[in-house]
This record gives sequence, C-alpha cells and structure tokens, in this order.
Amino acid sequence: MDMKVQMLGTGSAFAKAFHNNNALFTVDGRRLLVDCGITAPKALHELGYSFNDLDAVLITHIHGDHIGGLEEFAFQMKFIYGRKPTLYIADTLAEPLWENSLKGGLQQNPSDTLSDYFVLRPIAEGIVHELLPGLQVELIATNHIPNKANYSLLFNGFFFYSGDIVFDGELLESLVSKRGVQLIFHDCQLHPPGVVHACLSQLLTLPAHIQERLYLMHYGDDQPEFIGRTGLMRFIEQQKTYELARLTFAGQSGMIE
Ligand SMILES: O=c1ccn([C@@H]2O[C@@H]3COP(=O)(O)O[C@H]3[C@H]2O)c(=O)[nH]1
Ligand SMILES: [Zn+2]
Ligand SMILES: [Zn+2]
Repeated sequence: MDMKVQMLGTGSAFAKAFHNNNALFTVDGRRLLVDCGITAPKALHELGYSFNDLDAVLITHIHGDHIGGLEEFAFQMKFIYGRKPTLYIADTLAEPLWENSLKGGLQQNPSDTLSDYFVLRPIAEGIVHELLPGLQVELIATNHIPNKANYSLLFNGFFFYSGDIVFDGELLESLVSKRGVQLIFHDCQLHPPGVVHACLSQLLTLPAHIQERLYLMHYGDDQPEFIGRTGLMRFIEQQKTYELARLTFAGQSGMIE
C-alpha cells in the first residue's frame, strides 16, 4: 500500500510564513484532507490541486486554521464541480460546525444544512472508522481549550496525529507503550507558556523513545531559529511529501524521509 502525507501547511494559527496546519493524506491515489483552514484553498492551489481532487475531509476541531476554508470548499464543490465531498467529523462537532461557523455563509434556503453540501459522516470517539480504503482512524478526545471539543487522530493503529492539544506526556507514553504507536505528528508552540498547545520546552522533557518518533508541526514563523534545538524531535516541513512506511521506521534506522 502506498501511503503518503503532505502538509499543506505547518504554521500556527497566527503564522504568516507558513500556511495553516492542514494535512493531505494520499492512499493508493485517494486523497483525504485533514483540517481545512483559512489558507487551505491557496495552499492546495500552490501544490497544483483543486478541491475536486479531494475525496474527503476530516476535521479535528472548530478553529479558523482548521475549518476556515470549508465554506469555499463547499461552494466550489457545489457550483463548480457539482458533487458532494465526504465530510468526516466527530458526532459532537457536526452541529456546532454548522450552527456556529458555516451556516451564516452557506445557508441559502432555510432548510439548508451541512448535508446539502457534504456527504456527512459523523464519527464516534473510540471506534475505528475507515476513511479511505486502507486508511482507518480512531478519534481520541484530547485537551485543547477548556470546555471545547477537540479530537486527535490515531491512523491505522500506529500513527498519532494531534489536533491542537496541550502537553500530555502520559497520553503519549500510553500510546507508545500500550497501543503500539510508532509515529507522532504533534503541534508545537515554540515559546512558553503552553496554555492551549504543547510548547517545545514541555515536549523536550519526553523520554528518548518518544522523542525519536515525534515530528513537530503547527509552529510559528521563527521556526528556523529552532532548527537543531529540538532534541531527538524533527520538524515536519510544509509541502514536502513523506512516505508513511518509511517515517515509521525513522526512529530505528535514522531515515527521515
Ligand atoms: O484560550 C485561548 C484561545 C485561543 N488562543 C490562540 O488562538 C488560536 C486559535 O487557533 P489555535 O488553536 O491554533 O491557536 C490558538 C492560540 O494561538 C489562545 O492563545 N488562548
Ligand atoms: Zn490550530
Ligand atoms: Zn485550535
């Protein structure tokens, strides 16, 4: 199986040198977008893709850098391409996504709802769902903003992709030691304090066997100043394609991509 990930962007919500932290998964030629932020339409365009090249989108939580491009996605698919893409979203987030974020722009008739634009696939936490042939996900509820639902993603049982989350060393240890996670993509705020995100100084306290599996994303514009200052962890670069099978063994063989 050919499984790749390419970040449309690796920036924090306020970054200007990097696009929003959204990921494009390609599995045997099918494409899933993980989060569709404000910069996603332009970031896709820069890579030579249109929205019509996507099979589905999966949303981690409701912040602009993760959902701000959905209105354009929905309108383009309806009025230019004439088809509904699949929207995977936690069952707890579907209504707030429509009522609190998308309805104002997308509702044209009083009866319009998310299902008029997307094939809506609400997914429950803790249950494995197949998103594309060969790509499964389990949603894991994680902490980001108090009282605000947020989900991280466990792909194919071995790859943990953080939604925006605060530092949780116990969760990471348990994922690696009990659940067999081999690869972690983690949001990283470069400067403390890590109030709603994990910050680099916290991630640097992780033991070597976790750091060597962990790649940093969702960082600020001064990221170049931190190259070489991340312990055994590495930065993911936006727009670069990573073969997941090779990344999985990075910790053991030293291969990066
Ligand atoms: O209680 C809060 C809520 C939000 N924020 C900022 O707004 C940003 C929203 O997107 P984000 O989740 O990628 O990052 C968040 C932070 O940068 C914050 O600092 N404290
Ligand atoms: Zn974010
Ligand atoms: Zn967020």
